[in-house]
Amino acid sequence: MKPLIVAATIPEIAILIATFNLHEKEFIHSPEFDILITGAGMTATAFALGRHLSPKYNLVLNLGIAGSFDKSLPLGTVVNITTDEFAELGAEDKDLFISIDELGFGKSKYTAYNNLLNDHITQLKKVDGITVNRVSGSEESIKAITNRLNPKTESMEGAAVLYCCEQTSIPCLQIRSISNYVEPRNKANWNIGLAIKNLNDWAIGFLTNT
Ligand SMILES: O=C(O)c1cccc(C(=O)CC[C@H]2O[C@@H](n3cnc4c(=O)[nH]cnc43)[C@H](O)[C@@H]2O)c1
Repeated sequence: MKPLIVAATIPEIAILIATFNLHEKEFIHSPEFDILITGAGMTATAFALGRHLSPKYNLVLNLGIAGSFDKSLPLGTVVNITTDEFAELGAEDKDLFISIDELGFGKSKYTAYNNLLNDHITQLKKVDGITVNRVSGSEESIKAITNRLNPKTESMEGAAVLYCCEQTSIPCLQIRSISNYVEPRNKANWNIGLAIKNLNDWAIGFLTNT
């Protein structure tokens, strides 16, 4: 039994891959853990996990960067996203949004179930996230999603990972580092380098228990 580390893109975990002297590719075997690079977005993530998830894994560790709705969270903060929601799954009724739950044919919100209590995890702030196909980037859409779901973070994969883990009853942990605030798009304000550095430092500490 070993963990499966899941990330959308190689750059997000390149420091970790180099630290363990592994070679960058889509699926990496190592004695202590395996690594799956899914590609960005829910569809790519669900497809890749559908191919690779199996009972040989005792934990899925989803690593990545994320946007934060909360501007009091400094860029580079590493957070534990314990619940995640498919924010766009449902129907529009003029100005109203009807969730898949309210429509009666699905579930939009998932929890990252695990029984891990080690210091690396407990030191992290626990937050509720949403998962989207389109990065929120207008005052109007940000206000609407904040009023409806009041999320702390936004990514493009999280809820898909939690969904796959619930379907297969495999414990799950979603750890992301804040690269940007969710605001009208301005990539100059993002700090992807800091977020990736802090994310990888956390992950290396967790995997080596140092
Ligand atoms: O431009 C780069 O150097 C670079 C390096 C590594 C990764 C990226 C990405 O753009 C990763 C995309 C990934 O990031 C997540 N993300 C980050 N911020 C947000 C957001 O505000 N809303 C939604 N998703 C966000 C997302 O999970 C993407 O898969 C670039």
